[in-house]
Amino acid sequence: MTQGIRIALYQPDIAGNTGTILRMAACFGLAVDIIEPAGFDLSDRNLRRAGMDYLEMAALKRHVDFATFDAWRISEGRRLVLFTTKAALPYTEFRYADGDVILFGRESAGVPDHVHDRADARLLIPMRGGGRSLNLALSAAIAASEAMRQLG
Ligand SMILES: C[S@@+](CC[C@H](N)C(=O)[O-])C[C@H]1O[C@@H](n2cnc3c(N)ncnc32)[C@H](O)[C@@H]1O
Repeated sequence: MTQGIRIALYQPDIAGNTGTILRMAACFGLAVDIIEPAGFDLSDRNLRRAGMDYLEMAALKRHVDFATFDAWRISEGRRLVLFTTKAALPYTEFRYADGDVILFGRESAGVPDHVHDRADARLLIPMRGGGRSLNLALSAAIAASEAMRQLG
């Protein structure tokens, strides 16, 4: 039986990004983990605008904090794959596996060091044009596409 890959968001603070990711995840059949506290609540107007009726289709699990999320993830036997601008390994050179949880940092600050240290892998989306980082929802779409391409 397959577990499926999941998208996890660490303390997201822009509702529209989370709505966009929930819509994508619903369309692709992926589950989403939100690690609280988020900077908005699920009734947020911008979340609803970006997620539309796809929010009702989304397989969403909320975790009260990172420690709770991490304990749950380990109990499920899932690897933690962090996307971060601080990584060296390009995301296309990593072998994704069924059950992987693909984690993204918050828009304002990424993830703290203790979360970075918990990851089984840390991956970079190379940006040859420069710039500090990509938008969170775009990063999640790029990552999900590659993981799904590999896993079929
Ligand atoms: C807007 S970025 C966060 C920027 C934040 N100032 C930082 O230093 O991490 C939000 C999240 O998108 C993902 N991300 C954005 N650009 C990325 C890249 N080039 N490679 C890997 N992950 C990226 C990371 O998960 C990041 O934490």
